[in-house]
Amino acid sequence: MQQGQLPRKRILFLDAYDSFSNNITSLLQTLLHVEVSVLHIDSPLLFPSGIGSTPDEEVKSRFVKELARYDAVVCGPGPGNPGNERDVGIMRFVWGLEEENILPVLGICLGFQSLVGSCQGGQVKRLRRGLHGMVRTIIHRLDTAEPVKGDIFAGVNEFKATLYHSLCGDVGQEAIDQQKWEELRWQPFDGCPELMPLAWVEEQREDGEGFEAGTERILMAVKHRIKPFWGVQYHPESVCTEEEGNKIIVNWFNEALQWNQERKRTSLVDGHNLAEAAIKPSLLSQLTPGEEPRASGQWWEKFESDPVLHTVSVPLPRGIQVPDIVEAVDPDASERIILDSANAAPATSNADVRGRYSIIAAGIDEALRLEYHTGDDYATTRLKSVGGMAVNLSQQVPIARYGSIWTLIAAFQDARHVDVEGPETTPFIGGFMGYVTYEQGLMDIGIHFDHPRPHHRPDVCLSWITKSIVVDHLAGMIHIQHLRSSGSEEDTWLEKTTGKLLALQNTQRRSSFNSKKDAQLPQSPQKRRPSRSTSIQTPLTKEYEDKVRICQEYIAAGESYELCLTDQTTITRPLSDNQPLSPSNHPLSPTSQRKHRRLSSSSTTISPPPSSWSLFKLLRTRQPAPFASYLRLGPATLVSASPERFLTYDRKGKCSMRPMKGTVRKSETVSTLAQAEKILHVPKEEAENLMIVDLVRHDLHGICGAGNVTVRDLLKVEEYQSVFQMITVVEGELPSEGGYCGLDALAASLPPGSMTGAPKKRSCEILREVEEGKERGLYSGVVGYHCASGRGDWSVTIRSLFRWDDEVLVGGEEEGEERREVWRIGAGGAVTILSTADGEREEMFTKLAGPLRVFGEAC
Ligand SMILES: C=C(O[C@@H]1C=C(C(=O)O)C=C[C@H]1O)C(=O)O
Ligand SMILES: NC(=O)CC[C@H](N)C(=O)O
Repeated sequence: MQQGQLPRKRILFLDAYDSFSNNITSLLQTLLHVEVSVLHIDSPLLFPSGIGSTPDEEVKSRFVKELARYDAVVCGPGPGNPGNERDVGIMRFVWGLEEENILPVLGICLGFQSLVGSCQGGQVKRLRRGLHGMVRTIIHRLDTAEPVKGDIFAGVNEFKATLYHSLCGDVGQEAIDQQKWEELRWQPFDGCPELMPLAWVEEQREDGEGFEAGTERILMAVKHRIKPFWGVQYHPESVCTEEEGNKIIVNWFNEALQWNQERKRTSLVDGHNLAEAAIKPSLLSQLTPGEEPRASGQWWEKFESDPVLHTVSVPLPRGIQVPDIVEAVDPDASERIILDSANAAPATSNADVRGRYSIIAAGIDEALRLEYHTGDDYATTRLKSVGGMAVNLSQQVPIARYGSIWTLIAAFQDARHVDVEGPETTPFIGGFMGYVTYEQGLMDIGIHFDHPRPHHRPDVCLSWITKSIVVDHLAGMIHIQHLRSSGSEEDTWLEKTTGKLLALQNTQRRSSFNSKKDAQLPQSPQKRRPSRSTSIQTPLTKEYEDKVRICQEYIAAGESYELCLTDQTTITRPLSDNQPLSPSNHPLSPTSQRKHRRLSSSSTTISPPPSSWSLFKLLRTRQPAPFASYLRLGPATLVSASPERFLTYDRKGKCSMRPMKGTVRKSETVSTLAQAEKILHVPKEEAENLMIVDLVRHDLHGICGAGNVTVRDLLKVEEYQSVFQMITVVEGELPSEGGYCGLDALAASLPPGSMTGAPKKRSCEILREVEEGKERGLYSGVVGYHCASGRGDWSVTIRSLFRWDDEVLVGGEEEGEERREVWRIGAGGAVTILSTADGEREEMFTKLAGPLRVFGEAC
């Protein structure tokens, strides 16, 4: 604080686990220039024995002491019903504070409903149909001769705001006669005399499905007649709420300060401080000072330190594809990571979005690997070989020394940070590459497993790649890069690899492994007979549709605004890749005992089915995608045709996310962008996207801080190989002080919001139940890199197939005790209150079709 400046006013935000909370704290800070602290509604600091078990008196006395520090309180939105203690927690004590402890409060959505429900006669009921992501004109007293004291809408022009609710305040409005409505709607109602209505939405219900057609009167804002309490039902912080609405927040705070002044109420500077800052501390700042975690002298801590980049660039030969380069350079590698802009060449795609670079990891056997099984208190570092000699080192690293797996990853990279001066020629020079599962994301948002997991697979699997090949499809160049410790001996990899790539120019489309099988890849897929048996178990139509309806019931009850429901298809077939398998393979799992649809069978053994690499090559030509990838890493194999970027960040801390929501399949009737736009620019689809946009803004605000997140390209329709997708670009700027890096944004945003729905935490809990506890695994997780330069890029793992090495079934008599591998394809879509069960089922099957087809074509 500068001398002479008044201390900032302070607001306490009560966070009910909404996915929009950080947008509100950002709005408050930027509009009101206040300091905002955040307290979760069930904070253990208030409820040491948990909600429901801590005596009210104990909670209240702590809370009152905390409240004394603030000038005002904002009760936030959230899932659930204000009638449930678990949903509102500490909020319910705010409205009943004793006279001497009372302070000004603004309730937003759930907070507003909690206020209405706390007043005499006020109730909360279900809307005739939920309004999530819907933008409506807020009706308030525009011109009034007699201003009403405390009307925070005074002087505000008409504006539109976003709604996210299934429930609404009931003050007896439906009982008012239509003739008298215009006049009476601004007076307290007999049934709820303490509240003065300040705003309404009058919703035309036309379809009359399950409810009366006609106008539904939805209470949008109130003020308490005696106490300094206000509330709004709409979401002032949404990107689609018009700026005019900001005046209401300013008016509220002026009223709040005036109330404090009249009462001579001042806030205490010292005293209790249970709340947290509105921005998360950076990962690196959480490393305990003094206990320098890098200093323990373990082999892996010294690994590849002090790196220097060596690069050779050669032209990309015409007609050469990423797989050709992989096959030419590293034909025998047992592990691979390839991030492939498979639709980069105009010849292969007429898509709007083309990746520019493809990144190929080399020498993974000699790369240090960091693995973490979610829930463990240690991570494992592994190193297979050094200088061509097997060493098979592995060590468990206690997570407690760092704080979390993310802090360990951040510390490891930070110790090997390479400053790139000037403009970059490649996005990646070396660093971590790998995957993170959906289940790690769940853990990151505080959802724990109810029972022990039946496997011990890594949920985070990242290799520290020092040898890489970056293909720049636009510039037509290949960059061969080696990030070598400054003191290490020169090796010949750069030279050899350059030689191999130059040779490619002369021998176009050479293929040094799997060549026979590749030659067999079908020109005309339908004609090809599968060589070995493959069984496919897709989700059942009726079950999936039932699940859509269950999701909608949760939404109608106010538990969620949007749920990204998914299901898995399993494909089993004889083992293909020649990979080491653990001897204690899983017994026949329940899935395998269910009836599998036999794609085809042939009793005589001919040859193993096409390898995962062949599947990848097929998928990337059938469905070229900007974020395609192929991973053979640890026990996982992934073949992905993802069109969706999750998060990218540059080395200066600029982050960009690209949530996708709204999908339409290409067909004869929908073949042009204009046709797709017509279908996708409708309230249902736009609302689906908007909800995730606001959620992603919240995720980024939590790490970038107030005012540092913007939205670009809102609701843009893009063309892909087989679908049109609606996307939005959300950008954020990481704070330049405090040790923030891109990993902070990654760790704060998992699991990807486009795969969960909103609000994220409650929606994930519901989805786990509806999806019958099935792990999503790699699907719904992310794949990408965190470069030594601090840059990063991660895609959402969708439109993909994956398998685990340890998931092997031993067939029955029919299969001759054959060992079979299990592939999984996840697919799904966002369910909202406007979804139809068959529409959602069709969307899921559309997304499944592309990845599934490769088995039919390649087997
Ligand atoms: C769930 C999937 O896709 C997600 C859901 C989308 C939607 O609901 O429109 C679009 C893209 C993805 O974020 C999937 O591909 O399986
Ligand atoms: N956004 C919210 O706070 C929603 C409140 C409540 N759960 C509802 O759906 O109505």
